[in-house]
Amino acid sequence: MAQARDRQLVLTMFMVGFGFHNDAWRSPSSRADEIGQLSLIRDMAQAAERARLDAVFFADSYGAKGLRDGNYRGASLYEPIAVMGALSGHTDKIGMIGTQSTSWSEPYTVARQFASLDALTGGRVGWNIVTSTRGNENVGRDEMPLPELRYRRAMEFVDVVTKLWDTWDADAVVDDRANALWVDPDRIREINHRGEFFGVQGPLTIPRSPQEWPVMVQAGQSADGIELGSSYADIIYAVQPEKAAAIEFYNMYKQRVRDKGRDPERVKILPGIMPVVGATQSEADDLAAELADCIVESRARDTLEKTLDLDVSDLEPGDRIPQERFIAGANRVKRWYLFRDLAKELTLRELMVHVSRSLGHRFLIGTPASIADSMIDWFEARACDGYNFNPPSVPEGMNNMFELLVPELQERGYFPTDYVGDTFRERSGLMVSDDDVARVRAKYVKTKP
Ligand SMILES: Cc1cc2nc3c(=O)[nH]c(=O)nc-3n(C[C@H](O)[C@H](O)[C@H](O)COP(=O)(O)O)c2cc1C
Repeated sequence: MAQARDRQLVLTMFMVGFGFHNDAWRSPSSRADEIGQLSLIRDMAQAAERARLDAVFFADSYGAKGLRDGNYRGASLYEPIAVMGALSGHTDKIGMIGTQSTSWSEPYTVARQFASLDALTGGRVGWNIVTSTRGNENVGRDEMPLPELRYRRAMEFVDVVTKLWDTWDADAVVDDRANALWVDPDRIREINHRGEFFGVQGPLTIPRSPQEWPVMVQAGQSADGIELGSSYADIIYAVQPEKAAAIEFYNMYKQRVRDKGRDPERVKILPGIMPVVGATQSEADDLAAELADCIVESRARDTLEKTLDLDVSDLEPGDRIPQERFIAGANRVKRWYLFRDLAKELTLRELMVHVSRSLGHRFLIGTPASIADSMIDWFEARACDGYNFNPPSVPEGMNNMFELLVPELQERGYFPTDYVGDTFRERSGLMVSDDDVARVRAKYVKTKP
């Protein structure tokens, strides 16, 4: 085994019980009958913990529109706060990142939920901050607020939450039984926040977190999203299928973090990746082919048409999409151009598989050695600080990642073989500095307005 390197990968996993590959749940070996139950998610979290992953990640959406169309992958069958509470007693060391929306909740509620979970888990919790792109119909709103408004609210929301997490000093609980004083009232502060969206006095009802405050995660790629993430987040999730673009994004992001007076080494950029791993290349190819066969063609066509904004109803699976159907424009995202170029080489079926497989995230089909080579190549080139694994299928594709690929990364010294440190922040190099605390405290209004 190689000596552990100074800079190591941070690895998390998207907890999608259906498998991330579209329709992978149809595979005979899936545990689709247990989705929504504790047994499946517990086994996934424990497998991730045995592999020494930094954290498991629970996405969330505020609606069930995709479910009725058969788009299950993004369905939110596990509410993140509830599931993290349930898993706190079934895991010991692994971090748990849960999504909560700043558009559909209140900062005092979110601050309490994560502070309480952090206390229950001994400092293992993270918050994925999202502004939500849907869900208005379930909170009595006729329209979705525009992104600019959502992010303005999110900035103030996170500002309030971080101030609330700082309202108790670490030594506020004195447990002085002789003098009948459990908590020293002078070591708990109000924040007296009054802003555009929120009025919150504080303090919080819960003592300071064992890791100062929960880890913060953000995945926004727009200018407003990057402003929020670079101001507050410890982990940045991203969709980056190409190395050169990933390096550019990485450098830009770290500079933005530096500009905010924060330490860029303590902000980890983790693009999504789907490793389809086999002990040999042909085993990996077989697994990829088996998962591709799970795809329901009518839905894959639909997904492709929506993603590329064109009509393929007249084409056979073996046809190529004529290039003239791709009409470029200012509203086209990077992924659209990527698929347009791939369409020159791939048949309609191959392209449908490509889009369905990983939603634009990078995927690799190979042996532990070949996939580790590629992951390390990006890491060494500073295209990323680690990865968010999208498990191709559950349990098979997930177990191959943990039993074949992670040991290969450990063998080469790029990933720890055991947990070191007491909290998620310590284990993943995300410690809060004195400067970070001072920055939050500078925002307090000392007296009631
Ligand atoms: C890995 C990853 C996970 C995400 N998880 C969620 C989620 O759970 N809920 C959600 O509403 N949005 C989620 N998003 C969407 C982002 O929060 C964000 O809205 C999106 O990347 C677009 O960026 P923008 O909001 O800056 O335009 C996720 C994005 C990525 C890349």
